[in-house]
Amino acid sequence: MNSSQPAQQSDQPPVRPPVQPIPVIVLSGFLGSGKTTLLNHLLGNRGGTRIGVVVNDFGSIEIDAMAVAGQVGDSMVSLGGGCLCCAVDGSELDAYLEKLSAPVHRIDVIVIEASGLAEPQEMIRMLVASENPAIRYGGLVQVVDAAEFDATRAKHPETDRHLAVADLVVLNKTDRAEPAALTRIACELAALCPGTPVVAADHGRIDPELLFDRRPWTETRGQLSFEDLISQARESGAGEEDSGHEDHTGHAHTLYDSTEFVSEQALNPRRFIDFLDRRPAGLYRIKGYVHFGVPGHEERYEVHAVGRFLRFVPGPWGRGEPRRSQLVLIGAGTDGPALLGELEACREPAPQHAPPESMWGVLRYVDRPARPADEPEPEPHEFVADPEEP
Ligand SMILES: Nc1nc2c(ncn2[C@@H]2O[C@H](COP(=O)(O)OP(=O)(O)OP(=O)(O)O)[C@@H](O)[C@H]2O)c(=O)[nH]1
Repeated sequence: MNSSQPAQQSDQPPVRPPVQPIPVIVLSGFLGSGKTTLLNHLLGNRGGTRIGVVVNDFGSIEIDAMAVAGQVGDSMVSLGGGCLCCAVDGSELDAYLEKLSAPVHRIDVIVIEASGLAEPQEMIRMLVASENPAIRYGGLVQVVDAAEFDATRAKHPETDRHLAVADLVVLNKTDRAEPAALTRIACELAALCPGTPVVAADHGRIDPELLFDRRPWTETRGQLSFEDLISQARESGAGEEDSGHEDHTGHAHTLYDSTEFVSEQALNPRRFIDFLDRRPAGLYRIKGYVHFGVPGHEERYEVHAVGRFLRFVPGPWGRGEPRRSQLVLIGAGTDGPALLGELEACREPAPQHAPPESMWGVLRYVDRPARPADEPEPEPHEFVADPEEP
């Protein structure tokens, strides 16, 4: 990508939203724990979200079910509705991430299914150190086989190390374990990865919203608007079905509560970080925008949390966009009014007097600034319609 290219000459330059790096989520877990099953579930329930997938082989991905649209090239497959899938070994990962993150594909999120024997720390290190400005590390999801938990830990002590760096743990195969065993495992997980949310599932059926924002099927391009986030949260919170394209049988939507918070006033960065640091383990996902209004930091801060993983992405406000904070909080068993009360307490009536160092806590979680909307595009065809789009 070359951001120093001159802008294309045009009388009426199109208004473009800021381009944000694509989150890359690592899906890890011991052999047979259910990673591919979970990935298939995500692919089948992604709404209009465009998912880039990196797997070790295509064997177990339900490519047929996804209606393959055609080969994109090399070992990449374009799946109907906007998924891309590629099969790689470790050494090729960088190259494939570069391909998947090419603007022409308009991918919203990339999921890497790590091999059952992979060290997720290595992958995280590689992603964090990546010089590809189009991607950012988006968190580690560790899949645990409830039926094999003890045996796996006994044979593979490294499992504990993997759990310690997880942002979200999926306790899978709950259908194969007794309730008492599940309770004991949940306690052991709480000790192994304190504060990390643990989501119970069978056949990997978790709410995809825990990992990424699901676009409505009708939306095929552009950035996800906050209205979309709100409407998606409403859909999942109310357990309503989407447009009929998806089979929601057995989905976990109804298990999750969603809480919306809007503030016309700025939020105090220290109090907000304190709120995030203390967020309950059942609060799996937070997304939205925050206005801090601290001198020198008046940008819009997109906030993105998956489990314990937290990222802020600063970017410009849209023209005429009101300076306000808007958040959607999704969790299980969370106390909505209490969360709202805590967020109310983060309001800051005089942000202009806040010292710049009050932003340090936030800046710890900033990867890199988003490219401003008025900077030249890296590629001329970024928003060209996809001929494969239905
Ligand atoms: N009973 C039960 N079986 C499951 C569940 N999840 C996955 N399985 C089965 O477990 C087996 C392994 O699942 P995969 O999704 O292939 O596991 P994986 O982690 O991708 O496996 P590797 O790629 O070998 O590491 C398959 O036969 C799945 O159908 C579950 O929740 N309950």
